[in-house]
Amino acid sequence: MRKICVMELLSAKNVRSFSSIRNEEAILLIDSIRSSSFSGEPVNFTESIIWFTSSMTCRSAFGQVLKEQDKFIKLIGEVIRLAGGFDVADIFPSYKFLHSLSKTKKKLLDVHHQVDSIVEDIINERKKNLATTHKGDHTVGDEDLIDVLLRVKKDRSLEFPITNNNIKAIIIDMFGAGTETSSTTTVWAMAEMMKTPSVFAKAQAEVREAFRDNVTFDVEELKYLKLVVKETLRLHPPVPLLTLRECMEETNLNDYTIPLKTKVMVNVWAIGRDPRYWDDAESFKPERFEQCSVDFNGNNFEYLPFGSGRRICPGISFGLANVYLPLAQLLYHFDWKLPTGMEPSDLDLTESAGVTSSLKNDLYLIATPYQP
Ligand code: HEM
Repeated sequence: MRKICVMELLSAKNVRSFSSIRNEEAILLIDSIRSSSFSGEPVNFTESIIWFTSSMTCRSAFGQVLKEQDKFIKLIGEVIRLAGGFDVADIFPSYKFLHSLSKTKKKLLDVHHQVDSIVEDIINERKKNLATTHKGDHTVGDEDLIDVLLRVKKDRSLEFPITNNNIKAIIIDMFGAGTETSSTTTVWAMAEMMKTPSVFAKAQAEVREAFRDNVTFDVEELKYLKLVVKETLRLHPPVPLLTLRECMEETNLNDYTIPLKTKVMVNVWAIGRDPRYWDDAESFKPERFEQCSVDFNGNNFEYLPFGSGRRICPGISFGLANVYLPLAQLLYHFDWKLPTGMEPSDLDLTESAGVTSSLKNDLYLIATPYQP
């Protein structure tokens, strides 16, 4: 399954092929912020970004604006919220009975059921369309997630044939894994820039200079903005604890014996702030990456926002594209201020608890449209 996701869905080619959807969604984002900005009241930046990322993922998955898109996005958000908190029974597996007592689990099952039936309808509708219009032979790379999965499902040479249930699980997993991580990163980047106005000014100047004469955005040119995102991921990795690993052999570490099959959690949040590897570790300084080859490919163990090894995130390109573009567009099209009376030092950067670590309180900012 992982191979299918990496090769078929999240390849650089597919990520590029989603760029027109990304641009359309960015225009909708700007229009919506522009109309809210006329009142002069702060806009809910967090909500706008969550909407952008969810719509982007939704359209990449289903290739169209879903009839029930609003309902679907809300339900998926609910699944993530309900599944996101630490479950005592996950950490102490012998307390499995806690699961059955949990009201959250019942609610989760109910929401899951609703999501399931929406996705089931989409799959059936798509199958019907493919059968009647003979669109079965799409060009690879021009397909959305459902097309790809239905094509792969037909492949009889697969070691493990995929079922409709697998397709539904992949779609729901992709949403869970891809949506909140990207929106969380975008919101943290903006919050950190508002807290450090010199960084904000430098990033905005770069964007405005790069696109002075252009109508289209090529975010590849934005070297400083990329450093801002890199630094954001150091201080605020959206997945602070990597997927559980299991010890494949007994190991000795700092005089502790780690037995075979021990479950190990890697805390990338703590590693990213460890003063043994980072100077002035708690400060937001994108420049630290200027002359430094540390990257998110999973080989630099002091910096692992996308994990490492065989479970490394397969959505790095897709995720980063969904962070760079809205940030660049929003820095270009608006001037941003904190709500009246608030100083950068008043900005509360408390993190939420849960599987992903987002800014606890929604970020509210005043946007003023920019006239070049
Ligand atoms: C800024 C954005 C993102 C960040 C920071 C991020 C981070 C991560 C991390 C830390 C892991 C665990 C890796 C490990 O344990 O070694 C992970 C796994 C995963 N991510 Fe992402 N992710 C992002 C975006 C995305 C996107 C956009 C998608 C897909 C649309 C995605 C799909 C996945 C999947 C499917 C896994 C599970 C891989 C496996 O278990 O083999 N991610 N991600």
